[in-house]
Amino acid sequence: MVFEVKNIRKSFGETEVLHGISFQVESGKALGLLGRNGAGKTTTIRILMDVFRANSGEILMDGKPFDRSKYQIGYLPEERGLYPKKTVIEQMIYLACLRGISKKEASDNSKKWLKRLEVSEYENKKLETLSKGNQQKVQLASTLVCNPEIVILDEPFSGLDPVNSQILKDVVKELIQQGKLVIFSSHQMAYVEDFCENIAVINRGNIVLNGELKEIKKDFGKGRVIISSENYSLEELKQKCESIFSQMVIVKDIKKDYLILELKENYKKNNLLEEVLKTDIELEHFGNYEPSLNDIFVAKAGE
Ligand SMILES: Nc1ncnc2c1ncn2[C@@H]1O[C@H](COP(=O)(O)OP(=O)(O)OP(=O)(O)O)[C@@H](O)[C@H]1O
Repeated sequence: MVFEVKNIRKSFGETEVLHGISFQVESGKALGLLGRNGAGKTTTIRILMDVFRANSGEILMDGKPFDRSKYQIGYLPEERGLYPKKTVIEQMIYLACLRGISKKEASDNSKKWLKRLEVSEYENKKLETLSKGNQQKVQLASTLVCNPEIVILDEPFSGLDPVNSQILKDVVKELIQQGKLVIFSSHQMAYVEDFCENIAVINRGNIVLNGELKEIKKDFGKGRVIISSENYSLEELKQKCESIFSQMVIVKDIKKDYLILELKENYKKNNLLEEVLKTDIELEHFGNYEPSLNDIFVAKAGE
């Protein structure tokens, strides 16, 4: 399945908040939908879920208008919405039945997911008596109880401790391996790097970056090298680079363990290395700069 969002625009009153959002997601792959607070992620997801309509644009599945009634969609909204006074199992079965699953299957699936997420012991407890993290796991189990082909997760890791985050990480990886189409919105870049082959970054209602994460990283790191030395601090090394190699490079950033240098036009990594080796700098690190998603995000969305 190929799911396509094409040129979506959305206004609230006079104010347009989405100015033509486009991206694509395939089965068996996850798309990381990223953006700063207020960028437009939740609004985009709500349009996909038909919570409200876009003013213009198209949503397509395999090239045809997307008919939500034909697909099981598991949506974990940012604002959680379960029934505090009902028991865990009662509401899971109820929600699954609402989505067209038989009572028997709903019960079996609920038990399966509660077990997988290690919250079986709370099956017959009222939701309000569970801790925040365990409520979050029940919400996730409820999202998956209908065997969805499309899974949309908005900040699924919020409130989870590291052990529970690992359980959830494994579950999301399994969903992707099983060929589900996953849209994953999060501010936690490490998770996005872990799961998502593709990303779409929204900034103030516009897509500012979209494509394969591997390619985006390669492109962003192009022409940049990292360097650190055994015998100079990073600050001293920065000054050296700016005085000795200023024709070849610009110092772009000082990280915790190394400097990031940008090579000027016509210079290659090896040219720089030759010059460095002529000095008294004893190299510790020297190599291609591999940017983290965090670095890319800050550069693209952090103006
Ligand atoms: N129902 C609404 N009425 C008016 N404005 C809205 C409504 N919903 C969202 N907005 C506005 O649309 C813009 C995008 O909001 P949205 O919730 O989609 O951002 P987000 O990227 O999900 O942010 P966050 O990461 O903080 O959850 C914001 O300026 C917000 O104030």
